Amino acid sequence: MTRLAVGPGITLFKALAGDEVLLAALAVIEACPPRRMMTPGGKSMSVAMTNCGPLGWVTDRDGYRYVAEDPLTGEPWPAMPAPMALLATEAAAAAGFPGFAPEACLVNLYDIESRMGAHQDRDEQDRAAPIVSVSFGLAARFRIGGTSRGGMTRSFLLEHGDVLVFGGPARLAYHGVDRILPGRHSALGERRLNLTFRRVNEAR
Ligand SMILES: O=C(O)CCC(=O)C(=O)O
Ligand SMILES: [Fe+2]
Repeated sequence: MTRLAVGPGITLFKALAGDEVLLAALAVIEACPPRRMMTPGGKSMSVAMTNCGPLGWVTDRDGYRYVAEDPLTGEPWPAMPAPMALLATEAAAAAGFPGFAPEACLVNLYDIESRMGAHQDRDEQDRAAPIVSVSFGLAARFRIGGTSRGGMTRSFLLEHGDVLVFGGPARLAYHGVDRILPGRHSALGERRLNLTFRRVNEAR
């Protein structure tokens, strides 16, 4: 496993996540299928999303927020599988953020055409906790900049098994996915699966 310091508060662990986590994530998308949510402005997102854990991130005409129940079914989101939570906690600790206890895992399913525009993850109260992002399947060109829009950015590939942690000075860094690299993955086909683990409420 290679650990790369991408920038202040940004650490990339190459090929850290293994099959146990992938299988757990596949069970989550089976139980609660990803769907293309609507932005507050009324556009359909190109990434299909679902969640696991006590809270899940949603967007619709009423805005972005965390909710305990899937709006499609009224049921709680699937529980966060232990191997997923453990990986997130261990990666956060290895990146300098001990005690990370994720409350939400947003599951993003990309196809070849999907992208995610530059944004900040700012719907969480707890800004001391990092964001932990795990990628499987097709590679993505990921871009991350500073805490204001339009500054210098850097881009790199997120490949199968990669775990990216951003927090501290990078907690509110603008980031997004420029594009998915074409290909075919043995388990995911022409898709990319990304898991982002978040602490929503302040832990202490
Ligand atoms: O798919 C990715 O690598 C990034 C996902 C992301 O930024 C998000 O879900 O907020
Ligand atoms: Fe994000």
